[in-house]
Amino acid sequence: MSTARSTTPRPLSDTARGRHATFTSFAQPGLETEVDFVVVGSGAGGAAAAVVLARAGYRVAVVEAGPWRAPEDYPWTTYGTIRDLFPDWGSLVTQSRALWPIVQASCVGGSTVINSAIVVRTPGDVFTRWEREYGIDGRALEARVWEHQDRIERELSATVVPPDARGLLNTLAMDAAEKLGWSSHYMVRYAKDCEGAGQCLQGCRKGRKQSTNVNYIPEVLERGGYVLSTAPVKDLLFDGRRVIGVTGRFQDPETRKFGARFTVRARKAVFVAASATQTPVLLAKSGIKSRALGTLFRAHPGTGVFGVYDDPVDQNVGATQGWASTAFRQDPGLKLETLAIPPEMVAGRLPGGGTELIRRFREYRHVAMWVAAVRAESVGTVKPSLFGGPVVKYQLDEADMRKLRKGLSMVTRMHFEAGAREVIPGIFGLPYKIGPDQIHLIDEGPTDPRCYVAILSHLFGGCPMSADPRQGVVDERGKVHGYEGLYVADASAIPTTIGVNPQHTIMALASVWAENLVS
Ligand SMILES: Cc1cc2nc3c(=O)[nH]c(=O)nc-3n(C[C@H](O)[C@H](O)[C@H](O)COP(=O)(O)OP(=O)(O)OC[C@H]3O[C@@H](n4cnc5c(N)ncnc54)[C@H](O)[C@@H]3O)c2cc1C
Repeated sequence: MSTARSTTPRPLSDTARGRHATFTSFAQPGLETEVDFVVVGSGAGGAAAAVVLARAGYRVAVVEAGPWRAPEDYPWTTYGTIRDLFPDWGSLVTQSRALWPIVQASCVGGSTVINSAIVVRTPGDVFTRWEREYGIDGRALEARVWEHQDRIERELSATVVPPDARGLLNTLAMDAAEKLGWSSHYMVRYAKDCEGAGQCLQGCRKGRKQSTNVNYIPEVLERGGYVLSTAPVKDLLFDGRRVIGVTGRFQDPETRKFGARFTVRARKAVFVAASATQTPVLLAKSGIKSRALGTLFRAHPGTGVFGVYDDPVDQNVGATQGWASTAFRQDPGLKLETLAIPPEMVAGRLPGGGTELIRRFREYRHVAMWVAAVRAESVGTVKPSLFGGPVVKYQLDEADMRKLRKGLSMVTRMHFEAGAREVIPGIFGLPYKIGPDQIHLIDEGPTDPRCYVAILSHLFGGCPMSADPRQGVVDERGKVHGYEGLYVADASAIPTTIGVNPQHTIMALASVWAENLVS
């Protein structure tokens, strides 16, 4: 049975391979080492910071909680992905009236391994807002973020989904948007020669998606750095108010039991990039004092509807996500996208059981899912639970729920424009299927979050950036207020939602903050 083993992917030189330490057995000896910089987490933020530091000639250790899997070793199934590449079987949900799943990965490459690799530049108004509300020098940051985004686009092969990989899921959406006169586009993604295998969310077994485990993290090793995988950091190490390293114990990726201790000391600084849910918790558990810690947690919650077409759509043939519209980012505050979910997840979204479910599932080849993600203004908190994991309290307010409802009504309209016979709205209280003359049922639908099966995958805040230490955990250099040698370089530092997919922004911000320490 394939389980969560930790391997070192090929191709890597033998010396680089020797600098990857991972759980091997409960009898393995402890590990102690010293480097210039420690980076906690190897996802979008951590990998981007680590490679900038390594290219400047520093010795960097990337310490990652999850296992390192090569693309050809990714699990085939959604179940396997959740078991092997997600933290705690993907069990983190919002603590609110609605228990919405918070989707993240825990493996070398972080959530970039299971995401759709969509690339969107940080819109200029985001920096203006950070300047106005958080005292950041927005103009200076904007120029540097865009400069790094140029570089990252080149290095990670940011390209428009090629025509052969679009599939009907995406071309139907483009046709519908054109008919409605809505501005939209085929997506740009970090993918080299995408074949449209429809497997982004399980990890691209073809190795086409440019997640950070196949580029920046191997580069850090080749440049003389270290990677510790299956190595969850438990505590930061201090010398007074200076952070001087990290410690924890290797974890068996199968049993999740802990083994030998590791301690990695940092001569210069520690960057924490463990994600918007984990970084605030690690800082809090390590004793960092900040009244803003765990505050301003935000997200772009999203969900979708299925259009049912007479002819097969085969939504898993073609890019998982290949079409989008950002025309409604400001008003009402939405992003519309296509999203092919695997058959097992489609089955989970269809109400009913037994023969009724089988009957409904027979239409699988004929359904296409289009989604709306809300640029939400609602705010929540992330705090450590008694057992050490994150507790996320977050719920969309009435205004944001109306935006979500509006988005679902808009993608429903698109489906009918594209020729769908019916739409499955998936909203509690509405009929299983609606026709073109029933879109008003969605417009008038409930605003109770419990009536919607939404998820959170774009996360922000928890260690927000602000010039004011009472409002933010980090300053505009990513440095934790009141401490030396401690930086945050992930989504947790972003104080607002941005209304577009966040990976490009996170990578560029992390790069800017790493670059500050090398120049
Ligand atoms: C299904 C899905 C699809 C998405 N699609 C897109 C998309 O197409 N485009 C886009 O821009 N964004 C997308 N996103 C969002 C994007 O992937 C995230 O915003 C981004 O990866 C977050 O970067 P990060 O560095 O904050 O965290 P992550 O990338 O999640 O990395 C955090 C890493 O830190 C590790 N870690 C946590 N705790 C510890 C610890 N104590 N010690 C050591 N390591 C630790 C984790 O295991 C993880 O590997 C998607 C997300 C999901 C879940």
